[in-house]
Amino acid sequence: MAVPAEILERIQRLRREIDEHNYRYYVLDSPVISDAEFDALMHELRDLEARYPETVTPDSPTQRVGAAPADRFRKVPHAVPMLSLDDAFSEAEVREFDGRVRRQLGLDASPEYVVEPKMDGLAVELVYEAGRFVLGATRGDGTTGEDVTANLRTIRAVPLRLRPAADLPERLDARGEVFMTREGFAALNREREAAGEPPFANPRNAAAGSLRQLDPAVTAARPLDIFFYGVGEIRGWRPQTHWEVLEALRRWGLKVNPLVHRAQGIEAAIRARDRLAAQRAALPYEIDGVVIKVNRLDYWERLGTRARSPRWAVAYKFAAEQAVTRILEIRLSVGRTGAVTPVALMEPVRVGGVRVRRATLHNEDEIRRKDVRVGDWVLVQRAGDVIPEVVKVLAERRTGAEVPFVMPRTCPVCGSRLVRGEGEVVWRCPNPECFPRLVRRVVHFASKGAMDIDGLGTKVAEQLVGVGLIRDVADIYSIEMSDLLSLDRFAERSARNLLEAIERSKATTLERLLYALGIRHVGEVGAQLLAAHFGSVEALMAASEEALQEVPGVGPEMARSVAAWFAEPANRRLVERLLAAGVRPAPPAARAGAPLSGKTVVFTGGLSGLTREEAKRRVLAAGGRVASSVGRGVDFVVVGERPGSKLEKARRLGIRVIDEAEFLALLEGTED
Ligand SMILES: NC(=O)c1ccc[n+]([C@@H]2O[C@H](COP(=O)([O-])OP(=O)(O)OC[C@H]3O[C@@H](n4cnc5c(N)ncnc54)[C@H](O)[C@@H]3O)[C@@H](O)[C@H]2O)c1
Ligand SMILES: [Zn+2]
Repeated sequence: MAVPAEILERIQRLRREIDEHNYRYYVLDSPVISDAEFDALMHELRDLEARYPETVTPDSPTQRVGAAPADRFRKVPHAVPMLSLDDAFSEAEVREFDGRVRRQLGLDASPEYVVEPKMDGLAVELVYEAGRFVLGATRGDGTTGEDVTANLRTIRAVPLRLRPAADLPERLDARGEVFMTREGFAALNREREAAGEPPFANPRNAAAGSLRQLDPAVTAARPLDIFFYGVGEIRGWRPQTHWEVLEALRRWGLKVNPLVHRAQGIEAAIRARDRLAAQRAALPYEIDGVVIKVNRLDYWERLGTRARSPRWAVAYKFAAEQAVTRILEIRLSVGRTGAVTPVALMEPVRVGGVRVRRATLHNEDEIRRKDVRVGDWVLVQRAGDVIPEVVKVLAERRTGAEVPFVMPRTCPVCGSRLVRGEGEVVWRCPNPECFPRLVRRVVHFASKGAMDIDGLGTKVAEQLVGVGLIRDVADIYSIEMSDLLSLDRFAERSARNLLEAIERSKATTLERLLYALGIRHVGEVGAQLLAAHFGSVEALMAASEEALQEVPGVGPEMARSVAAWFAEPANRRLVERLLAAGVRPAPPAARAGAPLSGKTVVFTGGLSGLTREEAKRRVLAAGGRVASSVGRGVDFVVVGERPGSKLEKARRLGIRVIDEAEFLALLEGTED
């Protein structure tokens, strides 16, 4: 299959760009894009190469490590190549890694692993001959590094002589990561800013920039540290396991991270990673994940390496707090104070460990300043529990089809003209009832007698409306886990409970749905009368005001209100969206067999065990109807304390009269 020209062009362009960024990152220590943006480019290239394998060349960045050494340093070949690591971002991917290892080795059980913090710094190799430090180099492009011996000597944690030991190898290529503590990084940047120098973007770049200096005196003044995590070539010693290597390094005086762990099988390794993740924020240095390595070295040999990475290890990375995705739509939300906030709806993307599809754009000025357009590729960020935000637009990925955003002048909820105070950045809906009315509508919709969505009370409704997740009640059915997790009220569990309650509410009854819509003059009883008479939303939608008036028990006011409500196109659309979302209102007849199926009940007098509202609800739930007056067609009159004239009338008409206990028994279905 021939590769389309535009694909080939895109691949070549991606390679050029990635090479340039690698150069800036590894050689100049001064990246111009974030890691998330860089990873997105690599991802795209990897996907294209996977689809068109014939385009893969050995010099593609997907096949290589780092970047060639800078000319200002003497070049040092590595006896054993220094590779990169494969990434995994989920437990599933880590288990796949384990699966591949087991398959290749023909193992029945998951092998022993070593789990190590993945230091975010730069990789170096230090050559010790007869215990003396003789040569140190950066990773470079994996086969050739840069000579930074003099600079490494200035790091206090680097021993110039190993501790004497009987098993000291003749030659040891010790590998480790040079890093800077958070504190050291902050102090260095303070100094630089005071001196008018540009600050480093992060501790990783600061460490790399500090080590890769021509003048070792500069390096000496920088707070660098090192942890060792492995070896290249060794002469005169044959370890059996990686763990043995780590212990030996430590014994010989090379710093090994004390948080390294052995784990029996991949599940134990995943648990060790979770424990480290919990400690992460409290560590004095930055880690960007863990490295999981097969422990037995004979397995390493059998597993071997790929061009860029070994098959015996995987970097299980922590979720990145930034990601790249595309804006599909810009929507407005109305908050409690009437403030109108633009929100970006995006192609879903994982950020900070959760799926994100909405990000705040703050206000009109921010959109203009960042020049955010619909269709743009953007960098989004989600740090901790804060609402995701759009950091910037990737203008170089524009095609010309992007649509600039025009701030609407009317409220998306109530249609009022928006206002903006002198010197203010925020547009507001001036209608003081706008937000509270929508919240009340949502709460009513979710209430017990209506759709009965447990957990959707006033507080939650205010929050969902406030962030623009709900602009009408049909929006309730498109809420996703990720939407809830980005709000501060929700933990995984409460989010799951609410989503389950929303899902359950779809299987409802016609009368509940009608009542939930909040049509004026349509209470529970009215809804029940309409449901019984029409049997479906469609029939009700098609009914004329006259037809409505003919329904027994429906007065002219209710008829008018219902007809007017369904005449409104926005309301019809709302109902259609609810049905399309999967709301299934069962007609009353579908519940034949329920204890009060087809029966009409009238209440008179006060009940002792439950309120009148509850009693009505239970009748509806049992398939019955509640009427407000005694007449033909009424099956039972429930008599409580101090009954009114209804009792007399019932007796006169020969309608069955029951007390509260009998009523309850009837509901239970234990009496007919
Ligand atoms: N922003 C940019 O322009 C830009 C450019 C290039 C690369 N990058 C970033 O650099 C990263 C890729 O770099 P990489 O190829 O070095 O891969 P990597 O950092 O993902 O993994 C390999 C490296 O992990 C390090 N490491 C730390 N602890 C270790 C341990 N205990 N055992 C073994 N190794 C350990 C070693 O230095 C090793 O070389 C990505 O996060 C990418 O976003 C960014
Ligand atoms: Zn409004």
